[in-house]
Amino acid sequence: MKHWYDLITEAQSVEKIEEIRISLFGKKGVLAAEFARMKEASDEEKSKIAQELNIHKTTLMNELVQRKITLQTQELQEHMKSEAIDVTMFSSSSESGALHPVMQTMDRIVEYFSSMNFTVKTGTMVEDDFNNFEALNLPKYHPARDMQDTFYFKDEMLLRTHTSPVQIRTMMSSKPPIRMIAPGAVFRRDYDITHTPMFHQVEGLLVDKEGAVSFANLKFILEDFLKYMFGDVEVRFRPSFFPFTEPSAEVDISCVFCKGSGCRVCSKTGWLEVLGCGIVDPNVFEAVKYQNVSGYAFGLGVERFAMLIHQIGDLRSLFEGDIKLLEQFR
Ligand SMILES: Cc1ccc(OCc2nc(C(=O)N[C@H]3CCS(=O)(=O)C3)cs2)cc1
Repeated sequence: MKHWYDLITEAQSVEKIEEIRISLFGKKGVLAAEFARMKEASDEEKSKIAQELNIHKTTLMNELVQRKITLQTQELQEHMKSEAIDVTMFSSSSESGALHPVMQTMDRIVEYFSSMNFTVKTGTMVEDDFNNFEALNLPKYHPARDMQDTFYFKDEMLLRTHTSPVQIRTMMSSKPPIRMIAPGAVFRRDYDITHTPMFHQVEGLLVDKEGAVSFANLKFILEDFLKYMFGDVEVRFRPSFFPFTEPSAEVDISCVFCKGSGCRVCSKTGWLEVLGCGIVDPNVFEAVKYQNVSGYAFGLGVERFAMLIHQIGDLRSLFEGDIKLLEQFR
């Protein structure tokens, strides 16, 4: 029997222990054979042998169990060690996220006007006819209201076509003076290389006492803003028309690509139109029941700024989620 104890002590795996267990305790095992052999012995021999065999049986079983537990513990420790992860290991591959270039541009625009003490206001994307059109001196049947430009729901609710309703709602709910910008998503039924059904705008509005706000104030802040956004560019104001401002102007910067000598991007003019502005039309103040006030307003498309700053040719590429393109703006 001695060599069986050695076999158990020397066993190096749980499988080996299992083999020994079957050899010892199986139906055709060593102990079964010994008990069978005992039958041929004399009576007084039998009880002695039986006693011995039972002691061996119990001891061998205990040895097997102990050795199996030791081996299982070792195997588990080795397994844990092989799977251990060194959490302190430096990983250079962790990719960090980044803001979309349009949002980076919007943040930069908001930063400028916040630094000039303009309050940032936001509003709902679903708007009504009054706040989106009527109050902005856009009477019924004005072309801008047409279905080809505006997404309508039923009962004259619509997706706002600009962020102007935020300024209207602000004037309806607070007294002058007002210094605010309204950044946000706007929606127009339009889709080509420079227009998408949804895009982002930042509009600004400054309202103060009658005579306190002049076109000169507007020129200063827009020139300062555009130099902040595009660096050392020339700024040009061209007379224009918008129903909600009078006088109105469209504002150009010297082409950021050809520095004004003329190229494909600026259609050889040397100038790029970037925003519109003007002195708020009295009809707008009438709609919100403001009296004895004056003010200026401006509006810009954020995607247009992002395309000029990041030199992106096709606006649609900004909305395709192409990681190869977006990765460049990390
Ligand atoms: C109460 C109120 C009064 C006046 C306002 O005037 C906002 C203005 N927007 C523009 C303008 O040119 N906007 C365009 C720029 C590019 S765009 O995103 O296509 C729209 C000129 S003045 C707004 C609110």
